[in-house]
Amino acid sequence: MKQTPETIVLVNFGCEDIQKFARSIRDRHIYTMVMPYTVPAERVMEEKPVGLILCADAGTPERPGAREKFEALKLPILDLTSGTGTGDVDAAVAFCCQCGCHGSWTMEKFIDEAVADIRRQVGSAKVVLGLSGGVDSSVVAALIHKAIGRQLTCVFVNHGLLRKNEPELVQEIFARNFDMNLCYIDASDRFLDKLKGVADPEQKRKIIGKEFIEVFAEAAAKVDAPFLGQGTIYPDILESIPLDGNPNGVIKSHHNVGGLPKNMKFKLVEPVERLFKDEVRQVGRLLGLPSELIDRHPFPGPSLGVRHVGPIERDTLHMLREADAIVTEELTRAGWYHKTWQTFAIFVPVKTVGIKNGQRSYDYVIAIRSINSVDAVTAQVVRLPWELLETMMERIVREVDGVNRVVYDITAKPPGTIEWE
Ligand SMILES: Nc1ncnc2c1ncn2[C@@H]1O[C@H](COP(=O)(O)OP(=O)(O)OP(=O)(O)O)[C@@H](O)[C@H]1O
Repeated sequence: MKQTPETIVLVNFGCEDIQKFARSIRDRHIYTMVMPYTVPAERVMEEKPVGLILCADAGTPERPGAREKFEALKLPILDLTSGTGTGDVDAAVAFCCQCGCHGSWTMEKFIDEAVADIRRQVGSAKVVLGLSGGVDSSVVAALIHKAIGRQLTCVFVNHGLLRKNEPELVQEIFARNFDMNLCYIDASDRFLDKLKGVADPEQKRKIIGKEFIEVFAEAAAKVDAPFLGQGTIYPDILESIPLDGNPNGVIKSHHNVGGLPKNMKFKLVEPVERLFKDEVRQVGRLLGLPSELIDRHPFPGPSLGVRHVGPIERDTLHMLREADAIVTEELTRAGWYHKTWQTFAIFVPVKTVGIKNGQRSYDYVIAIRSINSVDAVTAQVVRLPWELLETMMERIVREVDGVNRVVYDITAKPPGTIEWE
């Protein structure tokens, strides 16, 4: 059983910012969970809460009969259903203190408890984990490693769509910081051969996903582990529960993060499933993961595959990888990396006429996209300094063979999406 500190359950009667609200209370070291108003009372009590906060935005329609079951629990209740605003955090914290919360929820304590839980769950068995080099799986790797050391094997698959120097970077960071079994599989040829000539974005994603499962399953079979580590985080779970949907789904149902098929018969180890993203980052920092891994921009699973429009060829993929590296390098040099949510290059399979080295050229286009967002649901275009964009453009056309034109994507989300595919 998970050991958690005093828990406050936020019951969602229709509050759009409930995750943010829960997060703000957690910032005061009080552990909160979010459940929809449809949750069965027994499910609430499983978490042994010391108090309930009922949340709703102003103007949310009444849910007749919905609150009685919470009142019947005889727990202290703070009613914010006439409108839960971020300004209510202080009131909520005062209420939590009255309920006996000591403000003892810290990431240090979380780590101690998670380590104990993993040891209890896994015993002397082996665990296999897909390591992508992204924040979530890296932090989970560090956490499981702290708990069970060499019983953990991480499998890092190079699908040929990784960023420049990524395979070296990930392996080097893990070798430097942890005495870990890390199995690196270079399957790039396998992926790129299958992707040859495929232009349809959905088809590309499917091929990458299917191939990933096969490569991962082959590697995992060699380890002979009954447990699979996954980087599921709390928003993954919360977002999979519709407010008026099946209440039994609370906590227990969530998407199969890596898209690994159920028939793989693994038992799951998901030590950060109750943490928000920035808490996951804090845990990573405390476990010694460097900022170059922890504070990275979000990166899609199919990686450069969804930033290369049209059929992926090795030479055009190389152009994208080089251009992407230049964009990141210049962004970092100018001090803008941490001021944007995501900034990246896209390969556009259109040839235009230009002049390169005094000669007529007929080469491809690279687009640059830079956006800010709080939740990836909507996004605003970042007005990067013109000089910075010019530096990126000059380097790309000079250093990347096959590219003679750079454009800046000024489309917000909506109507655009963050990625092009
Ligand atoms: N190249 C890879 N090699 C091994 N495992 C991978 C790879 N890419 C993805 N995975 C696994 O699949 C999971 C889901 O991938 P996805 O790209 O959706 O990342 P995520 O949930 O944002 O997590 P992360 O931050 O770790 O990338 C990852 O957490 C990881 O366990």
